[in-house]
Amino acid sequence: MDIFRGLKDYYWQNKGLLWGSVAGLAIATALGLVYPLLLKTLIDDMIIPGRYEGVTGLTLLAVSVIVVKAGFQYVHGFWGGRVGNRLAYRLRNACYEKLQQLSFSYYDTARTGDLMSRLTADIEGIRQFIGFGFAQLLNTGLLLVFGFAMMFTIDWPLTLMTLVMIPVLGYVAIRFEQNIHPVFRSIRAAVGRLTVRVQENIMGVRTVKSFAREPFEIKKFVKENVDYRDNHLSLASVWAKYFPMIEFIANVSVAALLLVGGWRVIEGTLTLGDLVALSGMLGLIVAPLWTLGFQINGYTQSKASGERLLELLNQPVAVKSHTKSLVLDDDAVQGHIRFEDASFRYANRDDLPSALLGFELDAPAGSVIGLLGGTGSGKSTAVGLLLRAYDVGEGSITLDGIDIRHIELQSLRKQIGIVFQESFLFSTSIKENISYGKPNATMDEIEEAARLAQADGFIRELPLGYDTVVGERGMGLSGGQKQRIAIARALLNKPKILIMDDATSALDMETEHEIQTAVRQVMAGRTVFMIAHRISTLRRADEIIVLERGHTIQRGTHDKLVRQPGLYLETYRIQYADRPEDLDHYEKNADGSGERRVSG
Ligand SMILES: Nc1ncnc2c1ncn2[C@@H]1O[C@H](COP(=O)(O)OP(=O)(O)OP(=O)(O)O)[C@@H](O)[C@H]1O
Repeated sequence: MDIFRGLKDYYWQNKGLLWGSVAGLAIATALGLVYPLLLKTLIDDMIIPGRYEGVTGLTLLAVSVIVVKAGFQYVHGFWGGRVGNRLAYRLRNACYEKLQQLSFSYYDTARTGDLMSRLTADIEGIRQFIGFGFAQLLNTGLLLVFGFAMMFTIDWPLTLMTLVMIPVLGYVAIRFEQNIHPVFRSIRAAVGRLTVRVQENIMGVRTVKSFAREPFEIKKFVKENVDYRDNHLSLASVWAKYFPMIEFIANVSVAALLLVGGWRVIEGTLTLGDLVALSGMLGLIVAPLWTLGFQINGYTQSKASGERLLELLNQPVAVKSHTKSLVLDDDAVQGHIRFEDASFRYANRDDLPSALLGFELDAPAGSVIGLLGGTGSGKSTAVGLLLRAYDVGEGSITLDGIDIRHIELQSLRKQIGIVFQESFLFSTSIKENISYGKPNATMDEIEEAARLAQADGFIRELPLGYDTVVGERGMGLSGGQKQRIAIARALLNKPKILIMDDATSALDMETEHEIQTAVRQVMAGRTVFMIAHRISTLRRADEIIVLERGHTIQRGTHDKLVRQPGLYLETYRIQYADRPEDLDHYEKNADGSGERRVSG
């Protein structure tokens, strides 16, 4: 019940409709119990004494009962449907909002397919139960009370005899619930895993095909599918065991009633009408008891689903704004960044040493900071900390002297433009992709940003230009084209701080050089963090920091670093030592003849 209490906020505001729907069903069921009484009157008061004049009135009464009953059934269906759908709507919104709030760390381990199944199948389970299943379960309880009360008024000894079976039925139903709940829990988890497989396979289809790993992927899928099938087989076994048992017990009481009741009619201590009414009522009570299995089924399914939804909804948010966080005045922000002895270790990687250790940096507004280092050396971690993707473990980071943990998260991130290593584009038009961070941007602003990112040219060559839909639903773009759109997206806002995390790696040097010139122009007086593996990208930075396994091993300008032994000089030698003139080549002459990696 804790689970439904946990979800109360999502359905309790419609409690009127909920109880209305329950009452509608209860009244409809109670009216159903009138039929056996009408039958009793027909037999005992009309057929046996031969007084047929009341039959028409009785028939009219039966028809009226049918009409009123249908009306109440409609109330139950209509209101129940409303409660269920409103609940599902609210839950979907709440889950989606929660997904927006959750920090980067949550997504480090979350699986897309699993989350998708929570937002679809699990919500559907809850919708069905709260909308209908709950009323039906309650109705079964009410039917037992009403039905047996009415039976008591007809003949209490016979009623008592049939009642003996009820505790047995209750016991079996509880055992059934206990057995079926874990099965449903593992079915829900198996659905999640199956969805993850399919989703990952579709996302990674190019990798799968290029490595010819289709058979392996099929094997992986089949494994999950076997698991899913086996779970369903266990479910079928539980059903197979309990359903006949429930039906048997329920029918034992009907048989006992017919035996003892029939004997008493022959004896003359019970009227035929009473026996017909009693067996009719017992039939009405037994029918929903038979479906008790289905109802418990719905209850346990939705309990398992509710557990998974609450797990998501109650997930703590690692990085969030505090109540007294400062909202920055956009115009007043300078962009002076300081890292003071900043260290960080990924929570999900206890096995690894800190990803960043004692990181120190003073980047005055207007400076360009370069970060160089081998893969996994901590470059992306450093800029991720600035974005508050994660909060520093030790030390601090300040923006214009204010600890960024005291700044409202949205307000901080608004100051930062970032181009990630992998450029993600939404499946919408190029125009909307570029203006993602500034939805009210004018077409002129969008085109200007695209020009600065060297993207305007190729966009215009596309059949629909800026209206071309890209991403999953649209055109495929090359890695370099995607990067340029991502750069345009970051530049459009003219952020106070720009982070380019290996953002030009897929571009040829000529295009990269042009983008760099544009970035310098747009970002004059603003702060730029440039992560790159190419010396040519970093050499004009005011300070270059060389990282190795989270430690800063060198720092200084290009001119200083090429004069001292170390990783920077080694990288420089590998890339340019035999042709140092190439470094200046693109500065002077952008028509390109040195190193060219034409992939954009
Ligand atoms: N989300 C994450 N969860 C756990 N560990 C992570 C995560 N991101 C990075 N790491 C680990 O932290 C360390 C630093 O990674 P980081 O991404 O900062 O390196 P990098 O210098 O940017 O590398 P690259 O040049 O390959 O992008 C690595 O050991 C990496 O495995």
